[in-house]
Order: sequence, then structure tokens, then C-alpha cells
Amino acid sequence: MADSVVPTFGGTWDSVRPALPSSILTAVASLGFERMTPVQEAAIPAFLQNSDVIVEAATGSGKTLSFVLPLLVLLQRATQRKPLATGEIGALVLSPTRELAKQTFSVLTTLLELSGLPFTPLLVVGGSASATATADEMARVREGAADILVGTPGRLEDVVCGRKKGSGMRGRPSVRSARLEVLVLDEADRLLDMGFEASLTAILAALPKQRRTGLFSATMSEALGQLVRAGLRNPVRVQVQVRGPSGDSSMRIPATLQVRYLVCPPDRKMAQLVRLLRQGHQQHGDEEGSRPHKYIVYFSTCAAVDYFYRLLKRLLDPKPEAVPGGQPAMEREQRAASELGLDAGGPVAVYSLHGQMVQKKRQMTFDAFTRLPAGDTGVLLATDLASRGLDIPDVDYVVQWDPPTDPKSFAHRCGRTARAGRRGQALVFLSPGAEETYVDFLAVRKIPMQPAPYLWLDAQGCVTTEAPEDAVVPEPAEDSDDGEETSDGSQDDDAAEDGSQKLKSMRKQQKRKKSKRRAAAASSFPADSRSTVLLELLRQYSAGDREIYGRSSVAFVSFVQAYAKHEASFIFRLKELPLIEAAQGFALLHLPSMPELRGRPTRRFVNHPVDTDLIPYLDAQREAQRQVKLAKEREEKAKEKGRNKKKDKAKNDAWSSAKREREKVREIKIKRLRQKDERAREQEEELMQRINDPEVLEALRRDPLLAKRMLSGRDKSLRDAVLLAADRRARGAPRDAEPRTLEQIVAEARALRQQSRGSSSDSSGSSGEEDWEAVARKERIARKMAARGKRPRFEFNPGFSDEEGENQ
Ligand SMILES: Nc1ncnc2c1ncn2[C@@H]1O[C@H](COP(=O)(O)OP(=O)(O)OP(=O)(O)O)[C@@H](O)[C@H]1O
Repeated sequence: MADSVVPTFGGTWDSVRPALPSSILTAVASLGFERMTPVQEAAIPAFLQNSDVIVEAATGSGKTLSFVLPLLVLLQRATQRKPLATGEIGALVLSPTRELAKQTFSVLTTLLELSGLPFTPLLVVGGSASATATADEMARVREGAADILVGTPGRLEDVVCGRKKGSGMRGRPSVRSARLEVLVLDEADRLLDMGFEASLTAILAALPKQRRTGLFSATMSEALGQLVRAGLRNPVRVQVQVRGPSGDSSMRIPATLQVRYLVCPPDRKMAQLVRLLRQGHQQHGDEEGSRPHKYIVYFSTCAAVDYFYRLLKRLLDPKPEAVPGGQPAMEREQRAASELGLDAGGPVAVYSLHGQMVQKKRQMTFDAFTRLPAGDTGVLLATDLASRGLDIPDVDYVVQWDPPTDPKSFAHRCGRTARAGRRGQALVFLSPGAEETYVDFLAVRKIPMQPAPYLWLDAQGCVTTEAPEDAVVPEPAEDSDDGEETSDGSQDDDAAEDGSQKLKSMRKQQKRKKSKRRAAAASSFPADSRSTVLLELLRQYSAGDREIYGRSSVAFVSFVQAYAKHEASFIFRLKELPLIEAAQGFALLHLPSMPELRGRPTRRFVNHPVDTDLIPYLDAQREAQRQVKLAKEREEKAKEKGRNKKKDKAKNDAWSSAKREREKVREIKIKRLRQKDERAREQEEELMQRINDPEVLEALRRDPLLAKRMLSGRDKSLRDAVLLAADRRARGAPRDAEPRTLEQIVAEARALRQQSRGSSSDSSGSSGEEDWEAVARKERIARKMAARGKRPRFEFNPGFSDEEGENQ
């Protein structure tokens, strides 16, 4: 990359008023800095004149020196008459991340060494590389060996406010801050965000009101609402803006930074990234100093960084031990990679950096990437942990795989390149559709972007911006990926009956049109077969290495969750994100089960045929451990199955015996009923023989209502009548000349019954009762049989129907 320094510098150091001490002038001269940057020129005098300052200037414009130099000068002034006592601190610098705190600490240490000023700085950050380092740090704080503390809010709160680690309770502060002269909040807008609220409030409360406070950031105006919390007094606002290319508008990014965007479906991002890395080498060959060789690629989540780190490492810098099948397999893979133009320019060193890594590894990665040998190509995959303040030398290109959740981070991410007058490039991938409005959104925020061309591979595997002739634009997809229905409009015609329905129908139509437009936008990209081949290659990596496979779904799910949390949610709408393409872009073997995929056209996603349980770890020891674990799980499952079988059997047995019991009871009941029926039948037959007395039958026919009542068992008198008739016949009594009514017959029967009760035993009565029950039963049976269309076995027709009887 060209080292050309754009003339963005101001006056010389000795022109500062009030003048900087000679020790400081010597120090900056030793650093090789001949002139001040515009922000230094404006902020240093303001801070030195005992004003609180709020400084906003583009990334890489030299803000660190803008506060470090005045801090040293103010501290020197304050301690000239009365030096700081043991345990007293004179200045405090707060940074949002450990990396940034370390970087500031290093600048401070260098300046102190070069200037010979008698102050001792101390770095106070969490997660020290070793327990010894932490103990050492604390011992130095206790001994009062520090005049200037630089650190992160959490740890500084412990030291300044005396919070007891872990308990959250206050103890005795490790330092005395009554004579604190200068407080600096670097990346102040981030520190004033909610995440640091508690620690920051506690620290500010512990510091004296009489102090100089400086707030510094590239996106300071975003935090203006919270400034009052920082306890500033009549602050001077320093805002350094950059002239745009047309000279009329101001920009929030360095003039040497070219920011571009590429609209492409999410499944093309990987191919674009890889081609971008290769393009740099291709355009500039090995001509040292002219080609980009240091890239940072930002992802929204730690899991995505972890996953893509493994994929890219295997793709761009393969090692035989990282390939299943060793050297021969690696050579085969390299041949495939060569067809995709991946081998041009030699290996690319891949690094990863995010907040979930242990501090030691974080530091090692950071150092390794910072000291990447000249001429080597390196890519650092990072989260926003590395977006602010980090001054990594010679970063040429910043790629944003996803736009940041917090829009403020966009400028900070881009600002890792094009620092201190160097040139740099930044690229952000946007999905077709709603995300394209991000360009206007950033333009309003004074970050202008230009479109970037889509990168292709020609027949020789070289990166080109020309689409190959055979690249065909596919037909728009039938099903849109936004979960909205795409029925034709005809069915809505009926719905437009009243006003509200009309409105509803119009809205539906608008929605459909929008969704079709989006689908058309997504599918208007010519097919890129080699991008698909690349994704297939990555899927193969995943299918052969559990280390990669295990992280794939987690990365994708975390990406989707982060997407849903975008602060610019009116642009980044999960509903409109083509999730299936995004999953393909993550080279997933199968879609994870997640609620966000409900209603999406998942049929478009082709699952990989591999049995995912059989995917091994390449590390033999880890795989052996997994196998042991699997065996244990299988054993446990088998045992569980056995236990379940027993349980099931017991359950089944219990159920069967209960069933048997129920059947037994039923059989007994049926048997009893049958017996009862049999008895009833016999009784009925007997009764019917008796009732065949023509006189009784006649009477029954004549008085059907009474007959019905009696036969239905509500009046047992008929039974007596039958008995009487039987008696009369037995006695050979003559029939009356006049036909008798049923009532007369019954009355006679009753009288007779009374007589016979008086003279004979009760047994005859009881047998009579049984007969009458049988009569009632008989009548019921007759009715049932009639309903079934059968004739009763006995002839009995009292001459009425139920309905007639009831209705009368
Ligand atoms: N006067 C100067 N002349 C030349 N280089 C300078 C000068 N001042 C600072 N630099 C260099 O510019 C680079 C960027 O400086 P610095 O890290 O202070 O930027 P910054 O404005 O704090 O950026 P950010 O907003 O990203 O934190 C550093 O490498 C630093 O050494």
C-alpha cells in the first residue's frame, strides 16, 4: 500500500501556546513527529489553558497525543511545588477495552521515557496474563508507586473506589485521588454508554470536582446527551472535520479513507472476500509497499469470528495436520483451491480476536498481527472489540462482513486503516433490498460510500470485475424468502367490499409487490458457479472436522440473533433478511432448528449427506475423548432403554391385568343380565299365558291409557287383574253379560287380593309382584323389537302407541 502521507498536518510543536516544555518537545521530536495533526493543534492549547475539553476528530488523527501531552504538562505544573505523596494519583485515563488501555499506556510510557518526566504510570486492566502480573500490579498500587493510572472502568473502580473483588462491597481505596489533576475518557461516547454506567458513576463520584476533564472520540457528538454525567465544567468543544472530495461538505472519516459497499446476496460474501484478498496481490504482484497486505474483517459476534477463522485458516493457510488425510489430502484440496484462484499470492496468515478469548491469547494475537512481517499477507477476523482506538500499523483494508449492530462502530471499524495520513480502503457487504438504504443512512452521518464492483474469476482463475460471458441471470425465484405469501391478486377482488377491506387488500398488494421486488433484486445477480463451488468446499471442511462443524450452527444462530438487535432496526429487518442464503453463506451442513426460520422457504436449502454424528475431531486425543464420551452415552442410553423397557412392561402388565379385571366384571354382569333376562322371559311367558283371558285383553283394549300405565309398572293393579282372571277361569266362573271395564276388573282383583291376604300367606302376593315386573319388561321388549321392525314373540296389542299415549 502506498505510504504517501496526505498533507493533513498543522503547525509545528513549538508553535503551541501556552508553550510545551522542552522535555516534551524533545520527546515528540524523537518520535519523528515534526508537525501536529489538526486535532492536536486545536485540542492541546485548549486543554493546557485549564479548560475541560470535548474533542471529536476522525479516526487515526492523533487524538492520543492530544490528551497524553497536556496530561503530562498539567501534572508537571501541579506537582512542581508539591510532589505527589505515596498513594496519591495525579491523572487517570479510562479506556473501554484492555487492548486500547495497553496501547495508551505504551504511548504514555514511551513519552515519559523520551521526556524524562518523573512520573510513574500504571496499567490497571482486568484479566492479566498471569496471577503474578495481577499481584504485581496490585502491589505497585498499594505501594503508591503510581502517579498516572491507565485502565478499564471495572478495574479502575476497584482501585479508585475500593470495591472488594467479587463481593461488590466497598473497601478502602488502593489510591488517594484527592489531588487528581486530569481525567481523560478515551472513546468517551463508548464509556458513557449504558454498559459502563455503574463503574463510571462510581469513579466520577470518587474524584475531586476541581480537575481537568477531557473527552475524546471520533464519534463524540453521539454522546452529547450524556455529557452532563462526565461532570464537565464550561467545556471547550473541539471538532475537527475533514473536507470531502468535492471540498464543500465535511466528513467524519479521514480524507485518505475510501469507503465502499458491495450489494450482494449473503451467500456470495465468502467468495467476494477471498477474491478481494487475491485481487490485491494480483494487481500489484510482489511489488513491496504497493499492495495491500494487512486486512481486518469484522463480524458481529465472537462465535462467527471463531467459526470463520477456522474455515479461512484451512482455506488460505492450510497445514497438513489440519487436513483429514494429511499431506495427500491437503494437496488434493490445494488443487481444488487453485481452480478457485485461492492459491495466488501464497499463504495468508489468519488471526482472530474477540472478547471471549482468554487475555493471554488476545494479547498474543494482537501482537502477532501488529508485527506481521513486511510483505506477508495477514487477515485479522475480529468483533467490535477491535473496532475502537487500536492503532495497528499499516492496516490496508477493512472489510465488514456484517454492518455493526451499533452504527457508531462503523466509522471506528473503518478507522483501523487510513491512519495518520496513510491511505486505506474499507468495504461493507450489504444484502440486496432494505440493507441498501444503509448507504443513505451513513451519508447523513457524514460517511459517504461508493459502490464497489462485484469480483469474478476469469477462465485462468484471475480476479476480474468483468462478468464472464456465460454468467446467466436466473429467473426470479418463485418463493420470496421473507416469509410473506405470494398468492396472485385475483383472490382479493372479492375482499374489496367495504372501505377497510379495500385498504387491507391494497396493503396486501403493496406488500406483495415489495416482496417480489426484493426477490427480483436478490435473483438479479448472475449465477456465480465458482462461489457455489467454494461454499461446497467449505462444507466439506465442516463435514470432515468436528472443530469446524461444531461451531457452524452456533455462529449462524448468533449472527441471526445479533442481526435482530441492530440499532438501525428500520434498515436491518430480520423479516427481510434472506435467511436461507445467509445460512448457505455460512456453509452450514444443515439448517439449525430456530424459530426465525419458521415460514421461510427451507426447501431451497440442501442438507449435506454426511452423518453428523460421525464427523471426527482432527485432534486424535480430542476425538478419543469424544469416542469415550459417546460410548458412555450409548451405554447410558442402552441402560435407560432397558429401564424404560422394564417400566413399559410393568406398565403394560398393569394395564393388561386391569383390562382382564374389567372384562371379568363385564362378563359377570352380562351373565347376570342374561340370567335375569331368562327369568324374565319365563315369567313373561307364564304371565302371557294367564293374560290370554279374552275378558282382560278386551278390557285392556278398551282402556288403553290405564293399560299403559299399569303395564309400564306405575300401577301394579293389572297384575292383580290378570291373577283374578286366572282365578275366575280356574273356578270356571261365567263371563259377565256386560263387558267390564279394566277398572272394574282391577277393582275386583284388588278386593279379592285383600281377601286372600287376610286368609292366605304373603307368598302368593310376592309371586304376583314378579309377574307384574315381567309384564312391564315384556312391554319394553315389545317396544324395542317393534323399533327394530321385529314382531314380539307374544301377541299383545293394547291398542295404543307411546306417542298417542304421551300426547294425550
Ligand atoms: N503529529 C503526528 N505526526 C505523525 N504521526 C502522528 C502524529 N500524531 C499521532 N501520530 C500517529 O498517528 C497514528 C494515529 O494516532 P492515534 O492512535 O492517536 O489516533 P486516534 O485519533 O486516537 O484514532 P482513533 O480514533 O482510532 O482512536 C498513530 O500511529 C500515531 O503514532
